[in-house]
Parts: sequence; structure tokens; C-alpha cells
Amino acid sequence: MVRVYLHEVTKIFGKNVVALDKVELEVRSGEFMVVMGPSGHGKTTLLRVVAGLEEPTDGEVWIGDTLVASPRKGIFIPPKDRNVGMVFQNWALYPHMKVFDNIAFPLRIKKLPKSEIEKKVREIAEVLGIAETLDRYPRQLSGGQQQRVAIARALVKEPQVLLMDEPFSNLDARIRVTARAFVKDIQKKLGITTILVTHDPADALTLADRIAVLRRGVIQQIGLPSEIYDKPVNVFVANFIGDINLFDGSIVGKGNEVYFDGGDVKVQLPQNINVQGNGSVILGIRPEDVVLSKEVISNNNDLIYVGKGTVEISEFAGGKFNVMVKLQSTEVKVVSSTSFGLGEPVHVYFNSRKIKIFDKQTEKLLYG
Ligand SMILES: Nc1ncnc2c1ncn2[C@@H]1O[C@H](COP(=O)(O)OP(=O)(O)OP(=O)(O)O)[C@@H](O)[C@H]1O
Repeated sequence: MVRVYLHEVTKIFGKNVVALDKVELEVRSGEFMVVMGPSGHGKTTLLRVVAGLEEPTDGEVWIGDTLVASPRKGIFIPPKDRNVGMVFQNWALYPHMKVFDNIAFPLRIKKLPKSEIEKKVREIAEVLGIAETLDRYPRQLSGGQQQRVAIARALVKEPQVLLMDEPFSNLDARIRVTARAFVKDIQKKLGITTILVTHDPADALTLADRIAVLRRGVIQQIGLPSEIYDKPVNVFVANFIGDINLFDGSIVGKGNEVYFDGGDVKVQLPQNINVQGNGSVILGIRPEDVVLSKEVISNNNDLIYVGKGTVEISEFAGGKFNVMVKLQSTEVKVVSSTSFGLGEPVHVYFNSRKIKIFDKQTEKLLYG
């Protein structure tokens, strides 16, 4: 297997649409890298640059030890010579071809002997559990099966790198869970270096060895799923990877008495935080890190008291409850393991180990 390395890759469309801005990304050999970001922020462009479907404006793209694109050095290796398999967002199956012929297509282009094509197609169809569909047309398959055909077609030529563009977006929520598990399993079984792009945090958190977060063509953070979730470098990443309560306020006090003061939400902080400018910050706390209690909790050092609120909404969400608590004029989202009645008064606590403080101006993580 090979590593994929993008070195300061920039892609500008037309005069000034900067789709990728000095992207520095190393995908290790055999790694499952998930690149996530909102729609239109450069994810597809990044994949197309690796596949060779798009030429970068600047920078270098390496696949293994081969420099496959470098405008400065006048190097551009076309897609067919890159040994890369790609699964497109809409799967792009040929509707008039049976499954067998869809999968065989890349091998026919390579002009492999008929017997070899037959063998390879049957082998990969077996691995992906679609051997019994080879005689059917794509329209005669379920969404999940169609996706497997698209993956089989990408894998049949034994590429060194697998690229997947939002491969689950055409599947309904229930099938998506199975499809994710399947993709992860295949990737690990084959040990193929993989880049998958998605706007769905659930894809990223469940599939990735590491996640890269892209915003307006700029990589914000690269890290383990747990790092991205627990130690997001800025408000954008924190917000994008999962639900989070964000409160505007400032840091007040000093020594052992440092507080975040956000008006309705005032909490003592475990340590002094170095804030620039006028001390304006944003406090972030994920809903599962807020604790509600009917009684005062006095025996837990990790919990910081925030105040007394009232339950506004409490929804059962299968094994947990999504609760909204009103703290004077502020609302706090909570994921709770117990249910609360509407209008019920509750004491609100934050888990001090999970509090994040961001600089208001730069939105960068200061503490957390
Ligand atoms: N061929 C093109 N010509 C001009 N602009 C383009 C072209 N392809 C992409 N862009 C622009 O580049 C930016 C990044 O697009 P890209 O498709 O990479 O985003 P994305 O994150 O994959 O979005 P989505 O999730 O909607 O597919 C967008 O502003 C888009 O309009």
C-alpha cells in the first residue's frame, strides 16, 4: 500500500474561486482518512486532484514515491496512469449494462484477457457479497447493492488508493449504518489507503482512522476522531463535528477565583485562562457534558454548578432524552439518560473536564 501526500496544494477555478488553499495533507499507507466540511468547501475538488481529474494550480501531489502533479515542475500524470479507484457521489453506474459489465468496465479499458476479467469480477463480487447480482441491471438492485457495485468497480483493478465522494448520501438512514460498517470492514480487510469525503459527522466519527476538517478550502485540523471531537481547534470544528452549546461572555476574576461570565451562565473555571484583548470569549459545552439533577449534587468534584433552570422540552431519543432547559433567558441543550417532566425545575451542572473556551475574536481554542 502507499501513502498519499498533498503538499501545499492550491486549486483556483476561473479567476478567483479558491477551492483548495495550500492544503497540506498526508494520508498514511493503509489509512482511512475522512475529509469533512460543508457543501462547496472543496472536498470533491480535493478528491479529483488526487484522482487526476483536476490539475492543481500550485503545489505537489504524491502517490507513493511518484510525484503525480506539480505545476511548477510541469508534471501531470493522467488519471488512467495513477492506479486510483474512485466511487462517485451518485455511484455513476451504467444503467444499460448488467452488474457484471459495470464491474468489468475498467478491466476492459485495460484490455485484460477475457478469462482474467471473468475471474477478477467474480472474485471482487464475492468479496463484496454481490455475486448473485452479476446478471442483473443496476435498477434491479437495492441502494445498498448499487453502492457495492460502485465500490466493486473501483476496486476491481486493484488500485493503490480508494477515493470515495459522499458514498452514503443516496442511502436512507437505516441502510447507511450497515453500509458504513461494510465499507469500514472492506477497507480494513484490503488495507487500502482510502480518502472518503463527507459533510456528515457520523460518517467521519465512525469510519475514520483520522479526520481532516476543511473550511473554505483550508484544512482546519487533522486528528483522531476523539481529538477532533474533544479538542477542536476552533468554534467551526467544534460545531461541525457535533452538537455544542455556545455562550458568549468574558473571563473575570483572578487567582483561584476565575469565572466565565455570560450573564445567565456564570461558571467558575478550573484555571486561569490567558485571553487577549478585552477578555471576550465563547464557552462551549456539548449536550452530553451537561448534567441535570432534581437535587443539589454535592459529592462530585468534576461538576460545576451553573444555576437553576426549568425543563422546556424533553424528547425520548431511544435510550436517551434530548432535553432543552431554560436558564433565565438562555437555553441549554442537554442529552440526559433520565427523563424530566415539562416545566420541572432542575439544577444545571457542566462537566468541568469538558468545558471549552474559545477566543471570541479568533474563535480559536484557548482552553479545553
Ligand atoms: N469546475 C469548476 N469550475 C468552477 N468552480 C468550481 C468547479 N468545481 C468546483 N468549483 C467551486 O469550487 C468550490 C469547491 O467545490 P467542491 O465541489 O470541491 O466542494 P464540496 O465541498 O465537494 O461540495 P459538495 O459537498 O456540495 O459536493 C465551490 O465554490 C465550487 O463552486
